Amino acid sequence: MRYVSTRGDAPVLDFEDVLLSGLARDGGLYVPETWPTFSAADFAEMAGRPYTDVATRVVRPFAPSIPEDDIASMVEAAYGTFAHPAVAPLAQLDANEFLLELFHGPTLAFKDLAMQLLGQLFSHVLTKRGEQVTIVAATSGDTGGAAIEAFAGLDAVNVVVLHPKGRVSDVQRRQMTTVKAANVHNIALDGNFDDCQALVKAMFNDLAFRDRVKLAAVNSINWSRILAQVVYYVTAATTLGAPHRPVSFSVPTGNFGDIFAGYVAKRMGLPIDRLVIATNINDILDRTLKTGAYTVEGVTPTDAPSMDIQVSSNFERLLFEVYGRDAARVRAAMNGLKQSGSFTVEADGLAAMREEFGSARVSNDAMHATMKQVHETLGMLIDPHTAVGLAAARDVLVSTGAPMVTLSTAHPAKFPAAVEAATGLHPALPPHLDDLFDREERMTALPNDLAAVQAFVEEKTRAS
Ligand SMILES: Cc1ncc(COP(=O)(O)O)c(C=O)c1O
Ligand SMILES: N[C@@H](CCOP(=O)(O)O)C(=O)O
Repeated sequence: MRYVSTRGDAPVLDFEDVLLSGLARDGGLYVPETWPTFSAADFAEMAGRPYTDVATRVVRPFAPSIPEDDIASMVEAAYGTFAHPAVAPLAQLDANEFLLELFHGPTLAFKDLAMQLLGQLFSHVLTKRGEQVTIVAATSGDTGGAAIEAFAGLDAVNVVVLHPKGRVSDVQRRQMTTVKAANVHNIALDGNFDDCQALVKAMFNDLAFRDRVKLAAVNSINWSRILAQVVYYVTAATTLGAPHRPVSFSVPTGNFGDIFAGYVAKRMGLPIDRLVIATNINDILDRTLKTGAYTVEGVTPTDAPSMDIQVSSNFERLLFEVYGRDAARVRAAMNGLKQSGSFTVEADGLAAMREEFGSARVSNDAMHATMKQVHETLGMLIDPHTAVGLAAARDVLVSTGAPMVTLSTAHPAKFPAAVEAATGLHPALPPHLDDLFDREERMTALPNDLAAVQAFVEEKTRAS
């Protein structure tokens, strides 16, 4: 299995190099040269199997250089610490309405499902090669905590996380800034998530810097993040009757990584009916699907802060697919984005997207009303991001009769203020985070300035 860049002008790599390289050297994103597929019989075999077995089967064709036994051990180590034995259990809300609970990992968000495995994969490959890397990650709240949890204390890795100052919840910030490991460094950036992500990409595009600090990524620009997220689409769909009946998913969306993993699962043969892009009022993806115009507007802070994103990285991977893998068309779109903050998805691409995806924009009021309704009718607390997904699922009525699974991407206790405002209840943190608010914080405030951030990263890299 080899990997190619969406912009067509970077070296073709194998899995292990893709794992360590993050953004392609031409600024594009890596995708597999072809999509491996599973047959209906394969999916039938996976139904009801432990999460770890399914993960091993899904990862294997994408990483042929890693022996199956090693993948299996890494998968066991990655998911062994999850608080629920099913790892990603389903909760039924109504006859055809389900939540896929992706918050049973150590940092209480879906990012743990991928990041715990990435921690294992990085360790495996870096140990084999005797190499070290510097991970620089941008976060709107959850990726950073999950990355720090997965990589803290690893000798071969330095981790620098940029979060937008004042724009993540107190729980999210403390999950990052109270970790004492010497290889963990937090930057509170004077800007929004898009600024943090733009700085990370600029560091990758500065090839001399990138090589000097041995830059690596664990945001969803890294292909292996997407790969690990494919697994729960398979476990959920096969639990609900796939391959014998199709299933739909509604996905609270920001950087388009999670929902792109659903698209990959479908390309691998999983019978997915509709994929619903659920956005909050930072609705660039909903607008794009409706109008074809991908136009970046300002980011507005909401009570679902992890989705306060406008420049949605993985949309580039989808463009590559719907344009028939024509890298020149992707390059033209991305140049438009860089020069004018906008591009238009051409008619054939838009039609192909609409074949697979529905979308909805969920207001702050609708998000709160959904948290309240779920609590009142089912006695359940859901987090604001999950509420966006659920409201969108209900908005994009799918008449095919396929079960609709909303991805429940975070634990309500990560966003206590919003949950309490909607339901009157203060969600408690689980015991391992009981003393989170007593721990000492450590972070460095920096301006939105590439040179300042690069200097910080170099200093931390030299010191390690
Ligand atoms: C809780 C939560 N829900 C949804 C999302 C959106 O996921 P994606 O960026 O993969 O679209 C994020 C962040 O990415 C998140 O942290
Ligand atoms: N919502 C994310 C933003 C980064 O997304 P990623 O999937 O590209 O890592 C976060 O919580 O940090």
